[in-house]
Amino acid sequence: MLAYGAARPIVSRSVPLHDAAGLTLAEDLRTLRPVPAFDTAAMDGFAVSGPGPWRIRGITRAGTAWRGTLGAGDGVEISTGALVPSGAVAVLPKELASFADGRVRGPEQPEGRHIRRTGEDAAAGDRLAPGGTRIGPALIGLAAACGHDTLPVRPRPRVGLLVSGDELDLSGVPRSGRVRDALGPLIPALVAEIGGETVSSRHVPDLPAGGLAAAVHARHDAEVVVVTGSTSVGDTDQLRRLLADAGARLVIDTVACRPGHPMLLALLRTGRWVVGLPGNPYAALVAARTLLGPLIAGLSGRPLAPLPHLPVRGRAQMSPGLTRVVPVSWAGGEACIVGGHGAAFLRGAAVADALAALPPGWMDGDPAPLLLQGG
Ligand SMILES: Nc1nc2c(c(=O)[nH]1)N[C@H]1C(S)=C(S)[C@@H](COP(=O)(O)OP(=O)(O)OC[C@H]3O[C@@H](n4cnc5c(N)ncnc54)[C@H](O)[C@@H]3O)O[C@H]1N2
Ligand code: MOO
Repeated sequence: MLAYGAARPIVSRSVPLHDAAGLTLAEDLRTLRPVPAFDTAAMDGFAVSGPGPWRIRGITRAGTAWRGTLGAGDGVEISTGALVPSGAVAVLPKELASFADGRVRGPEQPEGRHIRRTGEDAAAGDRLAPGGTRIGPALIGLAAACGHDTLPVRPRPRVGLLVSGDELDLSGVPRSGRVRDALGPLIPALVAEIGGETVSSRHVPDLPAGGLAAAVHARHDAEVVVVTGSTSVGDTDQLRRLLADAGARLVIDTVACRPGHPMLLALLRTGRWVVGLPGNPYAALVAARTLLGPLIAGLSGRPLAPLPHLPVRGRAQMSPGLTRVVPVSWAGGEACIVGGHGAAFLRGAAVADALAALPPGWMDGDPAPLLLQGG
């Protein structure tokens, strides 16, 4: 919540519909015309006026208009989506009609049957979606149907990633005593999932000292710099020190949860955000979902998604006063804790549907809020 509330939405711009998927609507979407824009046939058949049988006066297809007016006993053959001619009171579906002697017969249809009336879904100017909505396929289709070619959007917040640690091997099986970098690949995938975009990624060794400070202060075409590792109190953990030296404002300085407690959020004097994620991979994932996620939502101008609460079953090691975050999978109306969630181990999270934030004092079967993965 703190990270969300601290962020100001980034400046909006207009993009073509085909570039808008996944972005956030910056203003309310309103329809430029009534929906539907004209009285429309909802069935293939005959638009008819008065009681039958009906004399067929012509044919009207979707996209073309039959310009005449129907009087009682008149009809036109009509296709789904075509403009219903004036004077027509209903559409008789083809399956119910029989045709002989230039006349159509069929059961009488109540007035308005199978006609979608002008503006029955929305009047011109109606708000169809509020600013802050995440733009999905349906919203893009709706915008097009209402006559829009572009949408006002907040672009994806940009992230510059700095992966710190001398011990990291960046590919393959790590050599003896070394650790394979898991976060260089993990964080961009997660950033994309939560609505951001990783525009650069760099490995920064701990030595020479000062390298991380230089990397944090380097020019980034990004609103957010994410640093992994270096958040703790070891000799090589430089992040807190360099932020203090830079006069950065610490908005979040550790969180009362396990794992992930050393996470931090700071605002540099330049206005750029720095997010510190612990080096342990599962701890980093927890911190990214709970802190980076809300920050990206705030920068995007999106409301925070409400968290579903479900009873959670299983065993977790609780510590007094601390929230424990565990991976869970669905089991009917409950969530079940998935094993393999030590701070450095991603096995549980890799197959889980959500992360559950077990509040202090949680016991097997108590409800907890869930952070969905993959959404
Ligand atoms: N004296 C204390 N020591 C530690 C504390 C503490 O409170 N007092 N907290 C522990 C906790 S909890 C965590 S989490 C870690 C956080 O450490 P850092 O953020 O400073 O990260 P590092 O020390 O660089 O690394 C920790 C651990 O993670 C491995 N790591 C780092 N980066 C990656 C990566 N990209 N991919 C895979 N693994 C990575 C690293 O090798 C270490 O094993 O501090 C504890 N210590
Ligand atoms: O809390 Mo640390 O973040 O356990 O791994």
